Amino acid sequence: MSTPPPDPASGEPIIEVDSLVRYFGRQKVLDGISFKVFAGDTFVIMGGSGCGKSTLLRHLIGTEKPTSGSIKIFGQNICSMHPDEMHRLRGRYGMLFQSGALLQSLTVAENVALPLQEHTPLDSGLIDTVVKMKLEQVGLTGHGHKKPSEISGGMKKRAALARALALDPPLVFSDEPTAGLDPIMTAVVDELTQRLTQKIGATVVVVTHDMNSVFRIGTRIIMLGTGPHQGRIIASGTPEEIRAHPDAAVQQFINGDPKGGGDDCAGETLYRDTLLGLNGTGASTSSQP
Ligand SMILES: Nc1ncnc2c1ncn2[C@@H]1O[C@H](COP(=O)(O)OP(=O)(O)OP(=O)(O)O)[C@@H](O)[C@H]1O
Repeated sequence: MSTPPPDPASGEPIIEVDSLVRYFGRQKVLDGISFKVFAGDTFVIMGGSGCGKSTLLRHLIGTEKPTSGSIKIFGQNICSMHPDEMHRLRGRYGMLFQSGALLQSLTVAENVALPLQEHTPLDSGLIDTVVKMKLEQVGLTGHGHKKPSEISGGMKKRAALARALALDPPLVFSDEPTAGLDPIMTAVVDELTQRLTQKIGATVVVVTHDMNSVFRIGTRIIMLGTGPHQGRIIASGTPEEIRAHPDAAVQQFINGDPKGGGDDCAGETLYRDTLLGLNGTGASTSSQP
């Protein structure tokens, strides 16, 4: 069900990474990484534990600086950017991170309202309206008044998604968006992310080691190596190219999941469609497995 990747010839890259190297002390964690992400891509960064995925993502969002190499986002080199300029640029990112996604002291609705308060001149009435709309899109109507501690893991991920997409950002970064979720909720969050980012025409960069997610959502994929290939791209291409990749390490990684493929059974499909509001019952169902 993967979407055809955008045609790279159709425009300038949204992200351009060139010869990126990062040392932590004497450890070379990223070793000459180069790639381009084009508008409309869902660009997946995958690889084994410790290969440098999260480190690479932190460089892309500008919270860490490389030892050498360059990163251009929307044509601007973020490695030499002034912090104020970087802050402005971040207003154009949606960020969906596995840890600390929601502020525990705020309600779900207040969390979703945060980027709107920070980056728009909207008054509180309009913000409330946008927040309601965003919560409805992720199937959380009626849950806005709850604290994050009062909702399930899957609902938290959906609330974080609503917050990441509150400003309809053209670029979304996502670190392990489905970590800790069961396969059904993983499919729900993947599909919601796909549906909502496609609706606003966003380009997505996602770090994941969930193989079902990789092939469900990815339009282009890179895999980082470990051991002697630490922090280097050992495979890159479309989902089809990655599936057929001749490197044994790539095949071992993509086939290593003992749970196997991601086909839905009828019950799972029904449950997922209810959450997605695709079965005509609206998107407000919130029951969790
Ligand atoms: N701030 C840091 N200081 C020192 N070493 C670091 C730092 N951040 C990451 N590392 C090291 O860099 C390597 C890559 O870490 P990173 O978290 O990027 O890997 P990952 O691929 O995201 O792993 P996982 O899938 O387990 O989350 C690891 O050896 C880690 O210990």
